[in-house]
Formats: sequence, structure tokens, C-alpha cells
Amino acid sequence: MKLQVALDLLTIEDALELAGKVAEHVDIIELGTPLIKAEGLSAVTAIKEAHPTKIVFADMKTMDAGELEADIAFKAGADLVSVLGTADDSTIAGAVKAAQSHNKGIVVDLIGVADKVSRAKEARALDAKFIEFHAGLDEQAQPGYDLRGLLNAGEEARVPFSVAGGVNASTIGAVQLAGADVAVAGSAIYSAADPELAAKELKAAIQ
Ligand SMILES: O=C(CO)[C@H](O)[C@H](O)COP(=O)(O)O
Repeated sequence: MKLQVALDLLTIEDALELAGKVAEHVDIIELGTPLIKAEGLSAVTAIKEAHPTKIVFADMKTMDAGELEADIAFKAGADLVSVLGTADDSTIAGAVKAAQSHNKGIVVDLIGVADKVSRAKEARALDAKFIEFHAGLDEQAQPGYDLRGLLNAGEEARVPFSVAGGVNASTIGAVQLAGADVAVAGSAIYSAADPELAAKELKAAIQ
């Protein structure tokens, strides 16, 4: 299982600093949606230039104009681009078309999707590289939130998948046991007192 760090920060400077500390322990570096909105796609370019051997994930969360939005993210240096599972099939198909022309991949993010298992299968049939079983920051803040629901859905869907939604040192083992291909960790790394150590420990927990 790969480890993906989500750089949910607001400046390229902070993103480069955090990536510099954790890159050696992670496989995929994600530029968070707020970072891309604050700084634009130059954030993607800066991280790819600083870490050319890492897989760079632009968390665009595209909802429309799939081919266009994916194309500009790939041109900026992304290897993976996210499209929302709530988008129309044609949006996902357009993004996949752009990915194929760049020899890159689309990740379909199931944030806000009620029937995640069915939508995951549909997205995979549209040639998404993998499907992100995701509970966003607002959903995580609801009382009673439990990552287990995502893991059960991921297991049931039988598609290549990642899990995001408060993955941390105490849950990453269960993410791996559920058969995920990628564990995504944002706050467990960027909010840690020692982000490098946090990333190192997450990586060690899955090897
Ligand atoms: O895409 C996101 C929010 O929409 C986050 O990057 C993702 O949820 C991972 O962060 P965390 O581990 O803090 O949940």
C-alpha cells in the first residue's frame, strides 16, 4: 500500500517546506484543494520540480469541464488529478480522455456520494485509475464519524482504491487490512508536532 500526504496548506512556501520534510517517507504528494485555490496550479509545478521522482496528485475535485480542468493540471506537472464522483459521467470521461493523452491518471473522489460502492464501480468502468473512498473534513467533524464505513465500502466495491478521512497512526493498519492501494493522510502529518516523524511512522506501520 502506498502512502499519500495531503498538503492542506495555503502557500507554496509552506507546501514546499512540508514536502521537503516528508517526501522521503511518502509515495504520493497531494496538493490540497485549498492550496490549489489559493495559489493556482503553479503550486503543482513547484512541488513536481522539487520532487520529480514522486507521484504528484492535484486534488482539483473537478465537478465540470473534466477534460479542460484535468488537462491544465497535467500540463502543470500533475501525475494524478481528482474528479468528483458526483459529477456527470461525461465529466469523468472527459478527464480520463485528458489523462490518457498525457499518459497519466484520474482519481474519482467519492466525497458526498451516498452509494459509494455503486459509484465506485461506475467510475472504474469509466477508466478511473483508482477510486478515493473519502470523508471530507466537514464530514469528519460530525459527531459519531467513523472511518470504518469507508473501509467496508472500499472492501465491498472490489476496485483499486484509496482511503481518506482522518487516516492516522491508529487507523492506517485497518486501511491496509481493508485492501486499500493508497492511504491518504493530511492532518495526521501536517498537524503533527514533528511531521517528518509522523510520516515516517505511518510508512513504517504499513511495511
Ligand atoms: O481532501 C481532503 C479534504 O477534502 C483532505 O486532503 C483529505 O481528507 C485528507 O486529509 P485528512 O487526513 O486530514 O482527512
